[in-house]
Amino acid sequence: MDPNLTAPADPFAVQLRGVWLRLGREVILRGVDLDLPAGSGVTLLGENGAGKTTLLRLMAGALRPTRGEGRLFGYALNDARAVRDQIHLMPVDAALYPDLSCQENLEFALQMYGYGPQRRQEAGAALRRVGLERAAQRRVRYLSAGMRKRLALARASLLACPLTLLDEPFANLDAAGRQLTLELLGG
Ligand SMILES: Nc1ncnc2c1ncn2[C@@H]1O[C@H](COP(=O)(O)OP(=O)(O)OP(=O)(O)O)[C@@H](O)[C@H]1O
Repeated sequence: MDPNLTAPADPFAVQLRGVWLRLGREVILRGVDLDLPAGSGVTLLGENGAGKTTLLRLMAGALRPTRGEGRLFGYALNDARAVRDQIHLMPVDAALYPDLSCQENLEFALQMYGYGPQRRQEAGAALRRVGLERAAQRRVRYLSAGMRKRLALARASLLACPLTLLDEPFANLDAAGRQLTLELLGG
């Protein structure tokens, strides 16, 4: 382990050192160094195909660096349990279950993060916050793209993980939805 990386429980949400990533024949990330202080909000900008989604997936533990190393709140990035406990990644397609209702999607997410039935009652309030109370029992497959994004935001705010990664958080949202995103996730 690189001694320049600080010890567990340090104030950095993410630290990357010399991270390279190859996917197939293509090298997508070339020597990325990154320090993201805990509690900060950071926007990643870059042209199409630059590697933003890939970098988010790497930080969420879904991809392993080909070379280099990273830490998440001081834990090694390849510590699957730490990553699971600390991170929520909202991917660009929202990753919802189409045959579950809005309410069921939120309850299931809470269950997956180990919350008991008491916490699950908060799903209704979260749906109200994003304007989906009337669609609570509707299956996700019948929602519009913007409604899906709102549901994914409700899930992210409900889980309130130490690190929330949002891929294209404003896509498909109207002006009120974009404002809501900033309010819910502290942008
Ligand atoms: N599973 C994969 N296998 C091979 N190459 C991939 C894979 N996923 C992404 N890539 C390639 O990695 C590069 C970066 O893709 P990525 O989705 O990270 O870009 P991005 O910055 O998020 O782009 P956009 O702004 O268009 O969403 C692209 O050249 C893409 O073709």
